[in-house]
Amino acid sequence: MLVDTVKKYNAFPALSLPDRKWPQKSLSKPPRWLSTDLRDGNQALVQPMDGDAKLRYFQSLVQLGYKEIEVSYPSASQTEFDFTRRLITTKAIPDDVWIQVMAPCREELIRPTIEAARGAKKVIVHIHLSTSACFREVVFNMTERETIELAVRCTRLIRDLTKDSTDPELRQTEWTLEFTPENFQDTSPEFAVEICEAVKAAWEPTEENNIIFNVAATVEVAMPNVFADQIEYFCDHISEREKVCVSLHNHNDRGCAVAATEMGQLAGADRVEGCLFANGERTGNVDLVTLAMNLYTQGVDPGIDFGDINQVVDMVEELTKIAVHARAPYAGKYTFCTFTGTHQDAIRKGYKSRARLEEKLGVSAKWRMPYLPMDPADLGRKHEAVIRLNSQSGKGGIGWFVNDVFEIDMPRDLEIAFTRMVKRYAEEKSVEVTHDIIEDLFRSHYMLRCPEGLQLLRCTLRTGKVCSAVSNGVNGVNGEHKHETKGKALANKESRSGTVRLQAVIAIKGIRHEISGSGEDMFTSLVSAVHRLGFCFDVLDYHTQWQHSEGTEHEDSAGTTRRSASFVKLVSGGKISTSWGVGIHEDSVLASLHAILSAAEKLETS
Ligand SMILES: CC(=O)SCCNC(=O)CCNC(=O)[C@H](O)C(C)(C)COP(=O)(O)OP(=O)(O)OC[C@H]1O[C@@H](n2cnc3c(N)ncnc32)[C@H](O)[C@@H]1OP(=O)(O)O
Ligand SMILES: CC(C)C(=O)C(=O)O
Repeated sequence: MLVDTVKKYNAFPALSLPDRKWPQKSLSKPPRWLSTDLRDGNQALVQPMDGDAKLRYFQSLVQLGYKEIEVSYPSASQTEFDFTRRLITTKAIPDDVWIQVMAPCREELIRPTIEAARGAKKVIVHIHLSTSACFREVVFNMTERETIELAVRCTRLIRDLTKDSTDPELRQTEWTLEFTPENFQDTSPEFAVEICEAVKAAWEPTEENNIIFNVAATVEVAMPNVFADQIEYFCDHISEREKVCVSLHNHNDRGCAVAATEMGQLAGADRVEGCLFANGERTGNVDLVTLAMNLYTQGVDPGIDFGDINQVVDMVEELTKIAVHARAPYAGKYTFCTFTGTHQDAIRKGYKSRARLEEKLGVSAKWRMPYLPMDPADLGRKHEAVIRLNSQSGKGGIGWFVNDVFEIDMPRDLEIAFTRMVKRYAEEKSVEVTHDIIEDLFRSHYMLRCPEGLQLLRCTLRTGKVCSAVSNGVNGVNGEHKHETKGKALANKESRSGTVRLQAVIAIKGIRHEISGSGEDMFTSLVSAVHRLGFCFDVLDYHTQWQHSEGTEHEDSAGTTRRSASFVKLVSGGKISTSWGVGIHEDSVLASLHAILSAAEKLETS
């Protein structure tokens, strides 16, 4: 690279516009959109699309809500011409959709372009001509005067062939003209206005049917604020503004196409041309998805529906053979996804706080979420795509996965211990940690190796004076058993009312054990019973939770499943090692028993 870059490159001469108004404005409505995927996007592909592919793409664009679609450059190839005819003859164009066909300012190419559009209901004929000094001098060797004359000649020709035609079929079409002074950004603003005035006078637009001036950044050569000044200048100086639609067509050479297009709209432009996911020449056209979603997330309906963004990505990738970047705004595979611990923690807290707020309000709340500028669900993105785990993750994300798999919220201490283990695993194996891995690690470290091997055949719980034995009538526990199943609530109540005595018959791997114990609640009575089985430990921590999930097999009268989750932290008799145990069961006694035995088993083998 050069050190003295000024020897090769000049700074772009900015326009002096001291009274500019656009910085004070904001966007409160969508522009008129034109998709040029089937023209600018298509002409930039290694293998341009065939007729069938273009038809599928066209139908998707219509479905998304586009009302103006540049369908072809009919003079470019037979495929382009035939595709345009096919759309018209098969009546594939909805009545409210304008098709746009494009040609250079060459008479022999304009004629077939209009022939291709014959019979369509609404057609925009788009001609382009280079107006920038560089292009005029290097490519065309034409003066400004000669350039204006050519543009006017072509406009008159199009007028003769379309709205002034004597051919009754051609007269039935509603025709509009679009003229692109190319590259507008690099054209003197005075000359851009002058040539557009000449074209407008030749076409004679009306307030009902505007002429479109497509003031393109064919090649992006300056900052977005410079572009906005140019657009404001053009909008202020073009006459009969009410008969003119100012259209933007930004390429992304400096990576600023979205910003330039948004600022261009602030500066007065009415219409935007671009492609889905920024396909197009060189660095691409402006990305229509980003522009639409940028409006959406400011509370402005873009009029285009990206509610199933994955399907749009699949369609575009298949037909263009270009992958949408994994970090593309709104649409990338990783766009809403975080691997990072602190981000995951914030997002998890965000979702919890949102759920609490919505429960309180009884209606959907405004979106306010750390790290997620919009709700991925609005794009049809599932929450699973939000959090992914690797060695950079933390307890927020790992707790989220455990909740996905087991529908439990781990106590903080357990979450910290499990997170350490998962991170070590991810680092040692150099892998992404999937839901399956989380399930395996969690089960093998905290749950009974063979939970089906433990059965509660009978169980009676008695409190001091009152017998509180009640059957919960839940399937899945063999044998007759009578016991209260209100978890912590019962435990608290019982601890106030005196000693709880537990008598039960359990089977471990088919071998019957009669156990009994007493304590201040169900849990402590169970602990004392397990001690009598020969296990030696102390309880350091104990938590219990009820899960409710709808529509599964073990339903209560309200149609929801109730399962109890018990978390127990034990320390070995010699106070050497500790271990967590977790039990999840429809029966709260069994859940606690699973947790205690699982932790005790781990202590014995550690
Ligand atoms: C910025 C943009 O993307 S504009 C859209 C451009 N799209 C395309 O070019 C895709 C389709 N194009 C094609 O298929 C071909 O280029 C065609 C059919 C248009 C023309 O093909 P050819 O006649 O072989 O010409 P070629 O492709 O070399 O184009 C260059 C010629 O067109 C002229 N030309 C280029 N742009 C224009 C224009 N806007 N108006 C008039 N003439 C033009 C050039 O000056 C050159 O003329 P010359 O041969 O007298 O020197
Ligand atoms: C609108 C046309 C001329 C175009 O593709 C461009 O300027 O990039």
